[in-house]
Amino acid sequence: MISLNHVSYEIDGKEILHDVSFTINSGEKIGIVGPNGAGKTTLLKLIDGDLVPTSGEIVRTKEEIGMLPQDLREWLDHSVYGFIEEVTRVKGAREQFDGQYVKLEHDSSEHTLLLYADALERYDKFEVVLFGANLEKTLRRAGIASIDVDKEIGNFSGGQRTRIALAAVFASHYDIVLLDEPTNNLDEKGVVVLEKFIKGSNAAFLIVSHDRRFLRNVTSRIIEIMGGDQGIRQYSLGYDEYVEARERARQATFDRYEQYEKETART
Ligand SMILES: Nc1ncnc2c1ncn2[C@@H]1O[C@H](COP(=O)(O)OP(=O)(O)OP(=O)(O)O)[C@@H](O)[C@H]1O
Repeated sequence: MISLNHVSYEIDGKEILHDVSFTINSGEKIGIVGPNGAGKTTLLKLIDGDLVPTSGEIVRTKEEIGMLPQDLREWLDHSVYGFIEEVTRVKGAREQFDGQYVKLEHDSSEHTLLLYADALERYDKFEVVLFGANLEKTLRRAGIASIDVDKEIGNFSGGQRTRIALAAVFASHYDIVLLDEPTNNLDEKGVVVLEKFIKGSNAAFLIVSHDRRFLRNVTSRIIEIMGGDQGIRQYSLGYDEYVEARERARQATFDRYEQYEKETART
C-alpha cells in the first residue's frame, strides 16, 4: 500500500499538482487520465521517488515500486540484457547482495547481518539467479525471442524497441508498477499480450494512458488529474462508468450555470 497525503508539487513557483490524496492498494489496476500537461507524468515520478513533493507526503510501506520506461532513447548505448537487468532493479539487487556478502566475511555484527538479510530478501524477490533463464521466456512473450540480447538497443528498429520495453514490463517483480503510455507505438497483438499480463498480475499498476480501449480493458479505478490548482477527481469505476460519471458532472455544472443565468436575467 502507498498513500499520498495532500501532495503538491511546484516547478519554479508554478503549481503542477495541487493537494493530491489517494491510496494505491495491493493488486489494484488504476488508470491516470487528464489533459496534456496536467501533471500525470510528474505524479508517476513523485510516486517513483524520482521527484520530491513540495508539500504533503507520500507514505510507502516495504513494497518495491518501479517505473518502466516506454521511451528507450536514453538507453540506446545499453545492451538489451543490461537495460532489462537495470530497469527491473535485478542488477541493483545483485550488487547489493554481493556487497553485503563480502562485508559479512569481515564483520558479523548484528547490523551487518540485518543488512545481509535485507539484501538476501531483495535478491530472492527479484529472482536474480533466474534472471537469465527467465529472460528467454520474457522475450518470447514480447514477440522478440530471437534477438541478440548483447546487442545495444540503438541497433534495433523502433518496433523492436517497443517490444524490448514490453519485455522489461514482463520481467519486472515490482509490487507497484508505474507505466506512462505503455501502448504508444505498440501494435494490436502487443496490446493484447500486455492487457493479459496486467490483468493476470498480482502487482498493482498505475497507468497513464490516452488509450481508452486499453484503460477500459485493464483498469478498475480511474484518477483524473485536473491540472494546475484543481487537484484530482477519483472514480472507483471502470473506464466506461468513469466517462458517464464525468459527463453527468459536466452536465450538472452546465445546468447550474444555466439556472444561474436565468435567475440573474430575471433580477
Ligand atoms: N523539468 C520541468 N521544468 C519546467 N516545467 C516542467 C518540467 N517538467 C514538467 N514541466 C511542466 O509541468 C507540467 C506537467 O507536466 P507532465 O509531463 O507531468 O504532464 P502530463 O500530464 O504527463 O502531460 P502529457 O499528457 O502531455 O504527457 C507541464 O506544464 C510541463 O510543461
